[in-house]
Amino acid sequence: MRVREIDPLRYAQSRNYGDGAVTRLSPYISRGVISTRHVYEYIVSLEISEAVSEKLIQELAWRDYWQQVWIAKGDAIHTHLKQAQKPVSNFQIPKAIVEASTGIEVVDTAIRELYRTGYMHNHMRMYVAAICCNMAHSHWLAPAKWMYSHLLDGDIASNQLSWQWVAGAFSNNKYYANQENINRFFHSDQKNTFLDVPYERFENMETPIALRENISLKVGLHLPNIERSPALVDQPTLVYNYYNVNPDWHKGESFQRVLLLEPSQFETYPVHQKCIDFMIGLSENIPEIKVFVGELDELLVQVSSENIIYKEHPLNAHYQGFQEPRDWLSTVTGYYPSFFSFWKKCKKELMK
Ligand SMILES: Cc1cc2nc3c(=O)[nH]c(=O)nc-3n(C[C@H](O)[C@H](O)[C@H](O)COP(=O)(O)OP(=O)(O)OC[C@H]3O[C@@H](n4cnc5c(N)ncnc54)[C@H](O)[C@@H]3O)c2cc1C
Repeated sequence: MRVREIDPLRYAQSRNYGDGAVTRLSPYISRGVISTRHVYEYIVSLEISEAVSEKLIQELAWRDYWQQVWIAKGDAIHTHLKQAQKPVSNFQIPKAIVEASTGIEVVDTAIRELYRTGYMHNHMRMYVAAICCNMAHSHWLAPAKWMYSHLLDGDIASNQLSWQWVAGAFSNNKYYANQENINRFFHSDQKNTFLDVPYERFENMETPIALRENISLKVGLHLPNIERSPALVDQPTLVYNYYNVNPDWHKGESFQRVLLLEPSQFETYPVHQKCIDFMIGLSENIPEIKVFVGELDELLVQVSSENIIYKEHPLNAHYQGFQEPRDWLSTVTGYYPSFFSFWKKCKKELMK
């Protein structure tokens, strides 16, 4: 399993590089297969020095941080949390981003790779977000939805809050990267692009010609039509969903197991077929799981709420039944206005 392949030392030295030793665990964490706590416990079991393990543990804390912000702020995360993004010229997405034709070679390659594999490196996500929001002046929400729809690790909190962070809507400054930075971290040597400028030029720069055309997001989603409405029994039932396909949840215990895919959720947060296929593939590790495509109300026609058991998650706020907690990295909860105030508290508990 991937967890045993992680190398905290190489991670700390190279995570910002396109070919760095990143873990690629996020698709499994986002789909609830493993928790940040599980990864943390593995790192602790390596008995390496804290100086070596801290970077990776800190990154795991970022995920918990965004989740805690989501829990605390609820739907407010879909608007700016600190200040409005400025300037905004459109609520679409640059055509050149969607078509992978920005002219920044490694960015275009990474977008094509995102379409093919459903993964994009963190630093590249920041470059793409900076191009959309801070150069093309697209409001962050539409391009965030575009990226989410392609990521196997799509996670509303990590996604939308990171986009806000880059756009200066959940941070004090916008994030910019120039060609020199991209060349350094992605081993390219491009020159004379619209990003080949000193940093002081960015603030008042006109939108480059390559980014002036914008388009609306289109996602053609097909939920599985197998077992759309399987016959269910009114008995204790574990309800799985897009954010929880954990094969170890009550493993070996006798429960009816249902993967609930609510069309309304995917209309609000559309994803591409490869993301559905990935999640369905993961769910196949859960013996006798039944896929139920429908709303919770339709499930409740067959299984009474007293028999429903589910895991806590902001997208499950409308669920009825018995809610079980998620595994967290630490016991630190609640809203912290900055990651580092949150991390300071986590660190006391995690790095003793
Ligand atoms: C614009 C933008 C959009 C993003 N959208 C998503 C998203 O939809 N889903 C998602 O899971 N992550 C998102 N991230 C965060 C981050 O890019 C990914 O978690 C990371 O790239 C996943 O790859 P990895 O597992 O190889 O990460 P590693 O670098 O190996 O990190 C290990 C784990 O730490 C956590 N982590 C690392 N960096 C971050 C971060 N910046 N924020 C939150 N958690 C982090 C993840 O759980 C990750 O699996 C986004 C970041 C940006 C800048």
